[in-house]
Amino acid sequence: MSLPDGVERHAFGGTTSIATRGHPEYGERTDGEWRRWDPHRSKLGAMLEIGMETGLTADQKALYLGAAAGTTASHVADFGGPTYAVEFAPRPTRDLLDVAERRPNLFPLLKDARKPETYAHVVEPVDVLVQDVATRGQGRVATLNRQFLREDGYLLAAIKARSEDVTADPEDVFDDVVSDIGDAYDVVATESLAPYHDDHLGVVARPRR
Ligand SMILES: C[S@@+](CC[C@H](N)C(=O)[O-])C[C@H]1O[C@@H](n2cnc3c(N)ncnc32)[C@H](O)[C@@H]1O
Repeated sequence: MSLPDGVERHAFGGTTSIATRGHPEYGERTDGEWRRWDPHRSKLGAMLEIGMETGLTADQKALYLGAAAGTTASHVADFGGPTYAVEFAPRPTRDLLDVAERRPNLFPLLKDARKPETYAHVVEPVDVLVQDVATRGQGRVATLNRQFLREDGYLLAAIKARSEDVTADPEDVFDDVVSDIGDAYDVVATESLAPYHDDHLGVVARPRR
């Protein structure tokens, strides 16, 4: 597995895990300046932990969709460059503001990821688009936000089957969502995020030229 500079495997007591350096935010284990990037709490962490090639780099600009209280966005900002974090629910955004207070490169946006026109004036072209919105229409959210991604960038999406249809077979849901993503991207890898997250699919895709 190739990890970006600033993300390392680190021992926390009996557990070896990926980790970044920064202020702890969600009760994760720490060792000196290192904080565990808990793959059980973070789908992007799970994608890294299971060895998906993400294209993440230390100098990247990132747009993060579905930031919630900033659990994963905090790690992305720990090792990366400017990180725009979109979240539409006010309650988690309040916590996200505290996380951003400690990270000058993390920019919270209280916005709806289905309405990219409402933040297009703020967000510069990015190298990586991370998506974890857990809402219906996850493929469409990815295609709507393709406009922010540089030609050589990466989409890293965590697809939650139950957010599309609680009764459908997750594999059928994944096929549909990946097909929707394929409208604007070339999908290069998909992996189940089990055992860290049941019924979630990790997707790596490149914008279609
Ligand atoms: C599974 S949680 C994200 C967890 C987060 N990515 C992390 O790892 O820390 C999904 C989040 O997406 C947000 N969300 C869902 N639909 C959204 C939308 N259309 N625009 C912005 N945020 C959305 C939800 O409010 C929720 O906070």
